[in-house]
Amino acid sequence: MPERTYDLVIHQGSAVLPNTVEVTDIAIAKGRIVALAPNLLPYARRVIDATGKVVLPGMIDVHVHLNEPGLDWEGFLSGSQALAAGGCTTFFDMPINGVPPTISTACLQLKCRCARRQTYLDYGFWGGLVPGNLHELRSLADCGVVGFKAFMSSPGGPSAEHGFVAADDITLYRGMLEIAKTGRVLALHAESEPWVARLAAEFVRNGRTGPADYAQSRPVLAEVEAVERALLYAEYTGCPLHFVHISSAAAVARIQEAKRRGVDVSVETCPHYLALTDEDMARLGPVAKCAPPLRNRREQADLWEMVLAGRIDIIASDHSPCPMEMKIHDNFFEAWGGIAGGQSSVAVMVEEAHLRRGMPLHALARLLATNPARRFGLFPKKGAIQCGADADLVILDTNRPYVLRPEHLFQRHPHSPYIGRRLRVRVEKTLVRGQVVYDADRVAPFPDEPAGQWVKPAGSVRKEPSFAHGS
Ligand SMILES: NC(=O)NC(NC(N)=O)C(=O)[O-]
Ligand SMILES: [Zn+2]
Ligand SMILES: [Zn+2]
Repeated sequence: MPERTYDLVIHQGSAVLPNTVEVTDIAIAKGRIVALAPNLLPYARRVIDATGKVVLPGMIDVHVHLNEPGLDWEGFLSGSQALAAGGCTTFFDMPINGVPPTISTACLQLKCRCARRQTYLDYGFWGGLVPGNLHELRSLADCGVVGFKAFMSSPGGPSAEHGFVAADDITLYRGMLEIAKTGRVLALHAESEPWVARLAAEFVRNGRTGPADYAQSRPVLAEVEAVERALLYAEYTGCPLHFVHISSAAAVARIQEAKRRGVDVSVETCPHYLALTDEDMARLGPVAKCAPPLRNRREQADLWEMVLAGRIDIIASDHSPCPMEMKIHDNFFEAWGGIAGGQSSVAVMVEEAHLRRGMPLHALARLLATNPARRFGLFPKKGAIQCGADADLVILDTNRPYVLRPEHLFQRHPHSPYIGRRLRVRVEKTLVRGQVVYDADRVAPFPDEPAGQWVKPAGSVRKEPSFAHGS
């Protein structure tokens, strides 16, 4: 064996590098990428042949709800298996829907105990900002939460009785002042509570409880109003902001203007706003219910323009699962609001953005991996295929079309709005720090022992040019 040897070589895949796609060998040693060059096979202890396949940096999904401890709605084991099978290599678990929610260091400790040795992927945790927990924020930051999450509209769900309710304006403002001191980011569910609560109450009172009524009860205006209010507070407090699951181009435009004013803000949207519309929600029913709701074709086209123009920073799944029965309601307002599509983000986005709309793969990789890593302090350790980075990779086969079926899903409750969808992008293998954590072609697709690690932001989140001054 020559003196220079690699633990593993991913051979001859189309590797999606930071600014280009190149057919090359990827050499891995001790969990990290150590060489990108042709003809590295002679130095390999093990080889994965990726000829004809695409090799992306693994998705860093910054927005998932695995709902542990306390609920059987998902869990770290099934949730991380589903995300691994979907080409994700790191995820951030949201503070809401678990019982108790992550609004104190004691709750964070419980969360960590659940995740340890149960999680196939690397993971981070969001802390929560809620009325009455401002005194917890500093210690949560010191414990290594990636940032904080607050709702401007009522989140509902089981966490409400454990303190996770919407942040009123004063809580939001004072919370931003505290969070600004920690150097972390505040992520916001931006919908105006006065608007959505009043319209929902009116529609339900008038017996208007179908999918279209639900969509009309959460108009784009409710999102834009909340975004503008939060941006105003961010300008006053200097708190870095991240808007989660933005559904409208109008909101993106406001965020873009704020970036140009120097506000440190990033914006996320989800595959479901780009691949599905309100017509799909009417056809599929509550399995496609989320908040903000799926929008109409015009709104979706405008949002795509924002994505393709580089105005969106991050794509995240907002995987928000629940037992099947919570998605079966005649009254749309009573069904659980959350789409459980975490296993389909990479396949849907490569299909829709790259194969259908021609978005370069390296630009898409920025949305799925590089920008999340940069925004939350994991770059350059994670987020790109480059020497020195963790070998967090996903190998895609784009030549074996299939129709997604429930039996393909590894999440605990196999409902998803993508079931029945024809896809050309299949996740073949997912690697975390050079270890195969998912292999589609093996009878047992996951290794015996989950070995995911808790990842914490390196210091505080720096103000990245691409987030602060418009990109
Ligand atoms: N409690 C939730 O999981 N809510 C989530 N559900 C959605 N988006 O429909 C969210 O992110 O707001
Ligand atoms: Zn939300
Ligand atoms: Zn969410």
